[in-house]
Amino acid sequence: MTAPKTFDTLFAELTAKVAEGDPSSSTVVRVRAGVHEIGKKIVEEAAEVWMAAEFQTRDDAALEISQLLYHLQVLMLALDLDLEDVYDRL
Ligand SMILES: N=c1c2ncn([C@@H]3O[C@H](COP(=O)(O)OP(=O)(O)OP(=O)(O)O)[C@@H](O)[C@H]3O)c2ncn1[C@@H]1O[C@H](COP(=O)(O)O)[C@@H](O)[C@H]1O
Repeated sequence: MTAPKTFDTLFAELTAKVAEGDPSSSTVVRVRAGVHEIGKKIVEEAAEVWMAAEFQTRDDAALEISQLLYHLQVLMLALDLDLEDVYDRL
């Protein structure tokens, strides 16, 4: 049975994909597109979180939150930030 994905295991998976530079990985494409494109995606996903929370179901909100967390990780990778850089500030 596959272990459930967590914020940390997703970040490890994405870090490895970026290190490999696999062009079939959407994450690699997003990181290569740069901070400006990633930033726009984060704003879009944040708006979708808000709309889902206010007007849709809890399940919809959970999905949008998961997508926002993913795109935040993409930005961390583009900035070469690791989990400790962020966790140190929690
Ligand atoms: N968790 C995610 C994840 N969450 C969100 N997304 C992407 O973000 C998009 C958000 O959905 P939208 O509703 O905004 O769709 P959209 O408007 O078509 O988005 P765009 O693709 O046009 O930006 C999704 O279509 C995915 O492309 C994700 N892409 C990948 N992952 C995970 O990342 C890992 C590596 O994925 P690859 O790099 O694709 O191999 C795998 O475990 C994936 O499950």
